[in-house]
Amino acid sequence: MPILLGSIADDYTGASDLANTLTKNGLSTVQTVGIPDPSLVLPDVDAVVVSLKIRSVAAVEAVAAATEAERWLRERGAAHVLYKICSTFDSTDAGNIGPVTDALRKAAGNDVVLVTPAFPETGRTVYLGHLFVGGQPLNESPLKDHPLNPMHDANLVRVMARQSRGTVGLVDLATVSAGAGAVKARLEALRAEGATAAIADAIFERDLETLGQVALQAPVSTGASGLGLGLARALTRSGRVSSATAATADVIEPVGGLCAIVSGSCSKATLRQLDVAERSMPVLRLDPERLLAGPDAISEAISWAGERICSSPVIIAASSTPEVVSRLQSQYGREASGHAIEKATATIAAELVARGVRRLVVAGGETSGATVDRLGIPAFQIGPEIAPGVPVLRTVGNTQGDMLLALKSGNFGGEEFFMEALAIMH
Ligand SMILES: Nc1ncnc2c1ncn2[C@@H]1O[C@H](COP(=O)(O)OP(=O)(O)OP(=O)(O)O)[C@@H](O)[C@H]1O
Ligand SMILES: O=C(O)[C@@H](O)C(=O)CO
Repeated sequence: MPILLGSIADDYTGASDLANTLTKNGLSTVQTVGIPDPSLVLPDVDAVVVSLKIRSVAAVEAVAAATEAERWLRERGAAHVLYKICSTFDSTDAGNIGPVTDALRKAAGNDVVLVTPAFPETGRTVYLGHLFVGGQPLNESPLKDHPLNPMHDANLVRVMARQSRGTVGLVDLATVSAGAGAVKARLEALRAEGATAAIADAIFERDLETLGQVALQAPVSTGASGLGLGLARALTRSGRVSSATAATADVIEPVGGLCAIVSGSCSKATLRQLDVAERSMPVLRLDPERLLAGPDAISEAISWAGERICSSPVIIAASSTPEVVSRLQSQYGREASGHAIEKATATIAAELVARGVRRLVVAGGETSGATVDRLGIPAFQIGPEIAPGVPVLRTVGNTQGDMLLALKSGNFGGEEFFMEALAIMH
Protein backbone atom coordinates (compact mmCIF):
# COMPACT_ATOMS: atom_id res chain seq x y z
CA MET A 1 0.00 0.00 0.00
CA PRO A 2 1.48 3.41 -0.92
CA ILE A 3 1.99 5.73 2.04
CA LEU A 4 -0.13 8.88 2.20
CA LEU A 5 2.21 11.06 4.21
CA GLY A 6 5.96 10.94 4.53
CA SER A 7 8.01 12.76 7.09
CA ILE A 8 11.69 13.31 7.74
CA ALA A 9 12.37 14.19 11.37
CA ASP A 10 15.57 15.99 12.33
CA ASP A 11 15.84 14.07 15.61
CA TYR A 12 14.44 10.91 17.16
CA THR A 13 12.37 12.40 19.98
CA GLY A 14 10.85 14.81 17.47
CA ALA A 15 10.03 11.85 15.25
CA SER A 16 8.16 10.02 18.01
CA ASP A 17 6.38 13.26 18.92
CA LEU A 18 5.17 13.60 15.32
CA ALA A 19 4.32 9.90 14.98
CA ASN A 20 2.25 10.26 18.16
CA THR A 21 0.36 13.26 16.75
CA LEU A 22 -0.32 11.53 13.43
CA THR A 23 -1.57 8.41 15.23
CA LYS A 24 -3.83 10.45 17.53
CA ASN A 25 -5.26 12.20 14.50
CA GLY A 26 -6.23 9.06 12.62
CA LEU A 27 -3.18 7.95 10.60
CA SER A 28 -1.60 4.57 11.24
CA THR A 29 2.07 5.44 11.55
CA VAL A 30 5.44 3.78 11.87
CA GLN A 31 8.67 5.50 12.94
CA THR A 32 11.80 4.21 11.26
CA VAL A 33 15.32 4.87 12.43
CA GLY A 34 17.02 6.19 9.33
CA ILE A 35 16.10 4.67 5.98
CA PRO A 36 15.17 1.09 6.79
CA ASP A 37 17.12 -1.84 5.47
CA PRO A 38 15.14 -3.49 2.63
CA SER A 39 14.97 -6.68 4.72
CA LEU A 40 12.94 -4.97 7.45
CA VAL A 41 9.25 -5.85 7.25
CA LEU A 42 7.23 -2.73 8.01
CA PRO A 43 3.49 -2.86 8.70
CA ASP A 44 1.09 -1.37 6.11
CA VAL A 45 0.59 2.20 7.31
CA ASP A 46 -0.71 5.60 6.23
CA ALA A 47 2.36 7.50 7.37
CA VAL A 48 6.07 6.84 7.80
CA VAL A 49 8.27 9.10 9.89
CA VAL A 50 11.95 8.60 9.07
CA SER A 51 14.01 9.65 12.10
CA LEU A 52 17.33 11.22 11.30
CA LYS A 53 19.86 12.78 13.64
CA ILE A 54 20.58 15.90 11.61
CA ARG A 55 19.59 18.79 13.85
CA SER A 56 23.10 19.58 14.99
CA VAL A 57 25.34 18.18 12.25
CA ALA A 58 27.02 20.11 9.41
CA ALA A 59 24.46 21.45 6.92
CA VAL A 60 25.86 19.48 3.96
CA GLU A 61 25.50 16.27 5.91
CA ALA A 62 21.93 17.14 6.94
CA VAL A 63 20.98 17.99 3.36
CA ALA A 64 22.44 14.74 1.99
CA ALA A 65 20.63 12.58 4.56
CA ALA A 66 17.30 14.40 4.20
CA THR A 67 17.42 14.28 0.39
CA GLU A 68 18.02 10.54 0.45
CA ALA A 69 15.14 10.04 2.90
CA GLU A 70 12.87 12.16 0.69
CA ARG A 71 13.66 9.98 -2.31
CA TRP A 72 12.90 6.86 -0.29
CA LEU A 73 9.54 8.25 0.86
CA ARG A 74 8.55 9.39 -2.66
CA GLU A 75 9.38 5.95 -4.04
CA ARG A 76 6.87 4.55 -1.56
CA GLY A 77 4.13 6.86 -2.76
CA ALA A 78 4.35 9.86 -0.44
CA ALA A 79 2.85 12.82 -2.30
CA HIS A 80 3.61 15.12 0.62
CA VAL A 81 6.74 15.17 2.77
CA LEU A 82 6.81 17.08 6.06
CA TYR A 83 10.25 18.05 7.32
CA LYS A 84 9.73 17.72 11.09
CA ILE A 85 11.73 20.30 13.02
CA CYS A 86 11.63 21.23 16.68
CA SER A 87 8.70 23.30 17.93
CA THR A 88 11.31 25.65 19.38
CA PHE A 89 12.98 26.01 15.95
CA ASP A 90 16.30 24.62 17.26
CA SER A 91 18.95 25.62 14.73
CA THR A 92 21.86 27.97 14.22
CA ASP A 93 22.69 30.54 11.54
CA ALA A 94 24.50 27.73 9.72
CA GLY A 95 21.35 25.60 9.60
CA ASN A 96 19.87 23.17 9.42
CA ILE A 97 16.24 24.18 8.93
CA GLY A 98 17.01 26.58 6.06
CA PRO A 99 19.42 24.42 4.06
CA VAL A 100 17.28 21.28 4.36
CA THR A 101 14.08 23.13 3.47
CA ASP A 102 15.84 24.69 0.44
CA ALA A 103 17.03 21.26 -0.70
CA LEU A 104 13.65 19.55 -0.28
CA ARG A 105 11.99 22.44 -2.11
CA LYS A 106 14.43 22.09 -5.01
CA ALA A 107 13.90 18.33 -5.19
CA ALA A 108 10.13 18.82 -5.34
CA GLY A 109 9.72 21.56 -7.95
CA ASN A 110 10.60 24.88 -6.28
CA ASP A 111 7.22 25.81 -4.78
CA VAL A 112 7.04 28.21 -1.79
CA VAL A 113 7.42 26.05 1.35
CA LEU A 114 5.06 26.68 4.23
CA VAL A 115 6.94 26.66 7.54
CA THR A 116 5.54 26.72 11.07
CA PRO A 117 6.82 25.29 14.36
CA ALA A 118 3.52 26.09 16.14
CA PHE A 119 2.32 23.30 18.45
CA PRO A 120 -0.34 24.83 20.71
CA GLU A 121 -0.76 21.67 22.80
CA THR A 122 2.73 22.24 24.21
CA GLY A 123 2.44 26.03 24.32
CA ARG A 124 4.31 26.84 21.09
CA THR A 125 2.52 29.56 19.15
CA VAL A 126 3.59 31.86 16.32
CA TYR A 127 2.30 35.40 15.95
CA LEU A 128 3.57 37.86 13.33
CA GLY A 129 6.38 35.42 12.71
CA HIS A 130 7.48 35.47 16.36
CA LEU A 131 7.68 32.19 18.24
CA PHE A 132 6.38 32.04 21.81
CA VAL A 133 7.21 29.19 24.20
CA GLY A 134 4.45 29.25 26.79
CA GLY A 135 4.15 32.91 27.72
CA GLN A 136 7.67 33.89 26.67
CA PRO A 137 9.22 34.91 23.37
CA LEU A 138 11.67 32.22 22.21
CA ASN A 139 14.73 34.33 23.04
CA GLU A 140 13.58 34.82 26.65
CA SER A 141 12.55 31.18 27.16
CA PRO A 142 14.87 28.44 28.53
CA LEU A 143 15.90 27.86 24.90
CA LYS A 144 18.25 30.82 25.22
CA ASP A 145 20.49 28.48 27.25
CA HIS A 146 20.24 25.36 25.05
CA PRO A 147 23.56 23.48 25.15
CA LEU A 148 23.81 22.98 21.36
CA ASN A 149 21.68 25.66 19.70
CA PRO A 150 20.88 28.56 22.00
CA MET A 151 18.03 30.59 20.48
CA HIS A 152 18.51 34.35 20.69
CA ASP A 153 15.94 35.66 18.19
CA ALA A 154 12.17 35.02 18.31
CA ASN A 155 11.56 36.46 14.82
CA LEU A 156 11.50 33.34 12.66
CA VAL A 157 11.35 35.21 9.37
CA ARG A 158 14.74 36.63 10.31
CA VAL A 159 16.06 33.36 11.76
CA MET A 160 15.04 31.39 8.67
CA ALA A 161 16.37 34.04 6.26
CA ARG A 162 19.79 33.90 7.92
CA GLN A 163 20.09 30.18 7.20
CA SER A 164 18.34 29.97 3.85
CA ARG A 165 19.53 30.83 0.35
CA GLY A 166 16.12 32.17 -0.62
CA THR A 167 13.75 34.90 0.53
CA VAL A 168 11.44 34.26 3.45
CA GLY A 169 7.96 35.78 3.73
CA LEU A 170 5.17 35.75 6.31
CA VAL A 171 1.61 34.42 6.26
CA ASP A 172 0.12 36.36 9.15
CA LEU A 173 -2.62 35.34 11.55
CA ALA A 174 -5.27 37.53 9.89
CA THR A 175 -4.69 35.65 6.64
CA VAL A 176 -4.68 32.23 8.33
CA SER A 177 -7.92 33.11 10.17
CA ALA A 178 -9.52 34.04 6.83
CA GLY A 179 -9.17 30.41 5.71
CA ALA A 180 -7.43 28.18 3.19
CA GLY A 181 -8.32 30.36 0.18
CA ALA A 182 -6.68 33.41 1.78
CA VAL A 183 -3.55 31.44 2.69
CA LYS A 184 -3.26 30.11 -0.86
CA ALA A 185 -3.64 33.61 -2.28
CA ARG A 186 -0.95 34.90 0.09
CA LEU A 187 1.42 32.10 -0.96
CA GLU A 188 0.74 32.96 -4.62
CA ALA A 189 1.60 36.59 -3.91
CA LEU A 190 4.79 35.58 -2.09
CA ARG A 191 5.75 33.28 -4.97
CA ALA A 192 5.31 36.17 -7.39
CA GLU A 193 7.61 38.26 -5.21
CA GLY A 194 10.25 35.52 -5.38
CA ALA A 195 9.84 34.06 -1.90
CA THR A 196 11.02 30.50 -1.37
CA ALA A 197 9.58 29.90 2.10
CA ALA A 198 6.88 31.43 4.26
CA ILE A 199 6.66 31.40 8.04
CA ALA A 200 3.00 30.91 8.96
CA ASP A 201 1.38 32.21 12.15
CA ALA A 202 -0.73 29.77 14.17
CA ILE A 203 -2.18 30.10 17.66
CA PHE A 204 -4.96 27.54 17.76
CA GLU A 205 -5.45 24.07 16.31
CA ARG A 206 -7.98 25.49 13.86
CA ASP A 207 -5.14 27.60 12.38
CA LEU A 208 -3.10 24.44 11.90
CA GLU A 209 -6.07 22.70 10.27
CA THR A 210 -6.19 25.52 7.74
CA LEU A 211 -2.43 25.36 7.17
CA GLY A 212 -2.51 21.55 6.90
CA GLN A 213 -5.21 21.74 4.25
CA VAL A 214 -3.12 24.15 2.18
CA ALA A 215 0.21 22.41 2.80
CA LEU A 216 -1.20 19.06 1.68
CA GLN A 217 -1.65 20.46 -1.82
CA ALA A 218 2.08 21.16 -2.07
CA PRO A 219 4.84 18.54 -2.14
CA VAL A 220 6.80 19.75 0.91
CA SER A 221 6.26 21.58 4.19
CA THR A 222 8.41 22.25 7.24
CA GLY A 223 7.05 22.27 10.75
CA ALA A 224 6.53 20.65 14.12
CA SER A 225 3.78 18.34 15.35
CA GLY A 226 1.15 21.07 15.04
CA LEU A 227 1.53 21.07 11.27
CA GLY A 228 1.46 17.26 11.44
CA LEU A 229 -1.92 17.56 13.17
CA GLY A 230 -3.18 19.82 10.38
CA LEU A 231 -1.94 17.48 7.65
CA ALA A 232 -3.36 14.38 9.37
CA ARG A 233 -6.78 15.98 9.83
CA ALA A 234 -6.82 17.18 6.21
CA LEU A 235 -5.98 13.65 5.03
CA THR A 236 -8.60 12.07 7.27
CA ARG A 237 -11.23 14.52 6.03
CA SER A 238 -10.28 13.76 2.42
CA GLY A 239 -11.45 10.16 2.94
CA ARG A 240 -8.15 8.78 1.67
CA VAL A 241 -7.13 7.16 4.94
CA SER A 242 -7.83 3.47 4.62
CA SER A 243 -5.94 1.52 7.25
CA ALA A 244 -7.11 1.23 10.81
CA THR A 245 -4.74 2.53 13.48
CA ALA A 246 -3.26 -0.26 15.60
CA ALA A 247 -4.81 -0.66 19.04
CA THR A 248 -2.39 1.04 21.45
CA ALA A 249 -3.12 -1.70 24.01
CA ASP A 250 -1.33 -4.18 21.69
CA VAL A 251 1.63 -1.87 21.39
CA ILE A 252 2.19 -1.82 25.16
CA GLU A 253 1.72 -5.52 25.76
CA PRO A 254 4.24 -6.29 28.54
CA VAL A 255 7.81 -7.04 27.48
CA GLY A 256 9.10 -7.92 30.95
CA GLY A 257 12.73 -7.21 31.84
CA LEU A 258 14.20 -4.43 33.93
CA CYS A 259 13.47 -0.75 33.72
CA ALA A 260 15.81 2.28 33.55
CA ILE A 261 15.87 5.98 32.71
CA VAL A 262 18.88 7.67 31.10
CA SER A 263 19.02 11.44 30.72
CA GLY A 264 21.38 13.75 28.86
CA SER A 265 18.83 16.52 28.58
CA CYS A 266 19.78 19.76 30.32
CA SER A 267 16.43 21.41 29.63
CA LYS A 268 14.65 23.14 32.47
CA ALA A 269 11.73 20.69 32.35
CA THR A 270 14.02 17.64 32.58
CA LEU A 271 16.00 19.10 35.49
CA ARG A 272 12.75 19.57 37.41
CA GLN A 273 11.51 16.06 36.48
CA LEU A 274 14.77 14.57 37.79
CA ASP A 275 14.44 16.44 41.10
CA VAL A 276 10.89 15.16 41.52
CA ALA A 277 11.77 11.56 40.56
CA GLU A 278 14.67 11.53 43.02
CA ARG A 279 12.12 11.54 45.85
CA SER A 280 10.92 8.07 44.87
CA MET A 281 13.72 6.23 43.04
CA PRO A 282 17.53 6.03 43.01
CA VAL A 283 19.15 8.69 40.81
CA LEU A 284 22.84 8.72 39.88
CA ARG A 285 24.05 12.20 38.90
CA LEU A 286 27.04 11.68 36.63
CA ASP A 287 29.98 14.03 36.95
CA PRO A 288 30.39 15.46 33.41
CA GLU A 289 34.10 16.24 33.94
CA ARG A 290 34.76 12.59 34.84
CA LEU A 291 32.68 11.37 31.89
CA LEU A 292 34.95 13.38 29.61
CA ALA A 293 38.08 12.18 31.36
CA GLY A 294 37.69 8.46 30.58
CA PRO A 295 35.69 5.26 30.92
CA ASP A 296 35.86 4.92 34.73
CA ALA A 297 32.73 6.96 35.33
CA ILE A 298 30.82 4.73 32.90
CA SER A 299 31.83 1.47 34.61
CA GLU A 300 31.05 2.95 38.02
CA ALA A 301 27.59 3.98 36.77
CA ILE A 302 26.90 0.48 35.49
CA SER A 303 27.90 -1.19 38.75
CA TRP A 304 25.89 1.42 40.71
CA ALA A 305 22.84 0.47 38.60
CA GLY A 306 23.59 -3.27 38.91
CA GLU A 307 23.30 -3.06 42.70
CA ARG A 308 19.86 -1.44 42.58
CA ILE A 309 18.02 -2.21 39.37
CA CYS A 310 16.59 -5.60 40.40
CA SER A 311 14.61 -3.96 43.18
CA SER A 312 13.73 -0.59 41.57
CA PRO A 313 13.93 1.28 38.29
CA VAL A 314 16.99 3.56 38.31
CA ILE A 315 17.84 6.91 36.76
CA ILE A 316 21.29 7.81 35.46
CA ALA A 317 21.65 11.44 34.42
CA ALA A 318 24.39 13.61 32.94
CA SER A 319 21.96 16.54 33.02
CA SER A 320 23.32 19.73 34.58
CA THR A 321 22.28 23.33 35.08
CA PRO A 322 23.06 25.96 32.39
CA GLU A 323 25.94 27.30 34.53
CA VAL A 324 27.65 23.88 34.74
CA VAL A 325 27.02 23.22 31.05
CA SER A 326 28.54 26.51 29.96
CA ARG A 327 31.57 26.02 32.21
CA LEU A 328 32.18 22.62 30.66
CA GLN A 329 31.64 23.92 27.15
CA SER A 330 34.08 26.78 27.55
CA GLN A 331 36.69 24.30 28.69
CA TYR A 332 36.11 21.47 26.16
CA GLY A 333 34.05 23.08 23.35
CA ARG A 334 30.32 22.85 22.78
CA GLU A 335 30.22 20.07 20.21
CA ALA A 336 33.03 18.01 21.66
CA SER A 337 31.55 17.96 25.16
CA GLY A 338 28.00 17.32 23.87
CA HIS A 339 29.06 14.41 21.69
CA ALA A 340 31.32 12.87 24.30
CA ILE A 341 28.51 12.93 26.87
CA GLU A 342 26.02 11.51 24.34
CA LYS A 343 28.43 8.68 23.66
CA ALA A 344 28.80 8.02 27.37
CA THR A 345 25.06 8.01 28.08
CA ALA A 346 24.45 5.77 25.04
CA THR A 347 27.11 3.33 26.29
CA ILE A 348 25.51 3.25 29.72
CA ALA A 349 22.07 2.60 28.19
CA ALA A 350 23.46 -0.19 25.98
CA GLU A 351 25.21 -1.83 28.93
CA LEU A 352 21.96 -1.72 30.91
CA VAL A 353 20.10 -3.35 28.02
CA ALA A 354 22.80 -6.02 27.85
CA ARG A 355 22.06 -6.66 31.56
CA GLY A 356 18.34 -7.15 31.02
CA VAL A 357 16.69 -3.71 30.71
CA ARG A 358 13.75 -3.98 28.32
CA ARG A 359 11.88 -0.83 29.31
CA LEU A 360 13.93 2.29 28.73
CA VAL A 361 13.13 6.00 28.99
CA VAL A 362 15.63 8.41 27.43
CA ALA A 363 15.47 12.16 28.00
CA GLY A 364 16.85 14.51 25.36
CA GLY A 365 16.75 14.48 21.57
CA GLU A 366 20.45 14.12 20.87
CA THR A 367 20.80 11.71 23.77
CA SER A 368 17.93 9.57 22.42
CA GLY A 369 19.45 9.58 18.93
CA ALA A 370 22.81 8.37 20.20
CA THR A 371 21.15 5.72 22.37
CA VAL A 372 18.78 4.32 19.75
CA ASP A 373 21.65 4.17 17.22
CA ARG A 374 23.85 2.42 19.72
CA LEU A 375 21.09 -0.15 20.39
CA GLY A 376 20.62 -0.65 16.63
CA ILE A 377 16.81 -0.45 16.82
CA PRO A 378 15.43 -0.24 13.26
CA ALA A 379 11.85 1.02 13.81
CA PHE A 380 9.04 1.68 16.28
CA GLN A 381 5.30 1.17 16.52
CA ILE A 382 3.48 3.97 18.30
CA GLY A 383 1.69 3.31 21.59
CA PRO A 384 -0.29 5.46 24.02
CA GLU A 385 0.77 8.97 24.94
CA ILE A 386 2.53 9.52 28.29
CA ALA A 387 2.48 13.33 27.97
CA PRO A 388 1.83 15.60 24.98
CA GLY A 389 4.46 14.73 22.38
CA VAL A 390 5.80 11.62 24.15
CA PRO A 391 4.32 8.22 23.25
CA VAL A 392 5.36 4.78 24.41
CA LEU A 393 7.22 3.07 21.56
CA ARG A 394 7.50 -0.63 20.86
CA THR A 395 10.49 -1.78 18.87
CA VAL A 396 10.03 -3.40 15.46
CA GLY A 397 12.66 -5.86 14.23
CA ASN A 398 14.90 -5.40 17.29
CA THR A 399 17.60 -8.05 17.58
CA GLN A 400 17.55 -7.84 21.41
CA GLY A 401 13.85 -8.80 21.40
CA ASP A 402 10.86 -6.54 21.94
CA MET A 403 11.44 -3.46 24.07
CA LEU A 404 9.32 -0.52 25.19
CA LEU A 405 10.95 2.89 25.00
CA ALA A 406 9.96 6.49 25.59
CA LEU A 407 12.08 9.20 23.98
CA LYS A 408 11.36 12.45 25.78
CA SER A 409 12.11 15.79 24.19
CA GLY A 410 13.92 17.97 26.69
CA ASN A 411 11.13 20.45 27.25
CA PHE A 412 8.22 18.02 27.22
CA GLY A 413 6.32 16.44 30.08
CA GLY A 414 5.09 17.59 33.48
CA GLU A 415 6.94 17.32 36.80
CA GLU A 416 5.88 13.71 37.34
CA PHE A 417 6.83 12.58 33.82
CA PHE A 418 9.23 9.79 34.80
CA MET A 419 6.77 8.19 37.22
CA GLU A 420 3.99 8.50 34.64
CA ALA A 421 6.17 6.79 32.03
CA LEU A 422 7.03 3.91 34.36
CA ALA A 423 3.37 3.43 35.26
CA ILE A 424 2.39 2.96 31.61
CA MET A 425 5.45 0.86 30.68
CA HIS A 426 4.75 -1.73 33.36
N1 LIG B 1 26.43 18.12 32.10
C1 LIG B 1 26.51 18.42 30.81
N2 LIG B 1 27.32 19.40 30.36
C2 LIG B 1 27.38 19.68 29.02
N3 LIG B 1 26.66 19.06 28.09
C3 LIG B 1 25.83 18.08 28.50
C4 LIG B 1 25.72 17.71 29.87
N4 LIG B 1 24.83 16.72 29.98
C5 LIG B 1 24.42 16.47 28.74
N5 LIG B 1 25.01 17.27 27.85
C6 LIG B 1 24.82 17.34 26.40
O1 LIG B 1 23.80 18.31 26.16
C7 LIG B 1 23.07 17.93 24.98
C8 LIG B 1 21.61 17.87 25.36
O2 LIG B 1 20.88 17.71 24.19
P1 LIG B 1 19.64 16.76 24.08
O3 LIG B 1 19.08 17.02 22.73
O4 LIG B 1 19.97 15.37 24.43
O5 LIG B 1 18.66 17.29 25.21
P2 LIG B 1 17.61 18.49 25.10
O6 LIG B 1 18.23 19.58 24.32
O7 LIG B 1 17.14 18.78 26.47
O8 LIG B 1 16.44 17.79 24.30
P3 LIG B 1 15.65 18.25 23.00
O9 LIG B 1 16.66 18.41 21.89
O10 LIG B 1 14.77 17.08 22.80
O11 LIG B 1 14.95 19.49 23.36
C9 LIG B 1 23.62 16.58 24.56
O12 LIG B 1 24.56 16.76 23.53
C10 LIG B 1 24.27 16.06 25.84
O13 LIG B 1 25.30 15.11 25.59
O1 LIG C 1 8.87 19.66 18.39
C1 LIG C 1 9.35 19.44 19.49
O2 LIG C 1 9.46 20.31 20.38
C2 LIG C 1 9.93 18.08 19.76
O3 LIG C 1 9.29 17.12 19.00
C3 LIG C 1 11.36 18.08 19.40
O4 LIG C 1 11.70 18.00 18.26
C4 LIG C 1 12.35 18.27 20.49
O5 LIG C 1 13.56 17.63 20.20
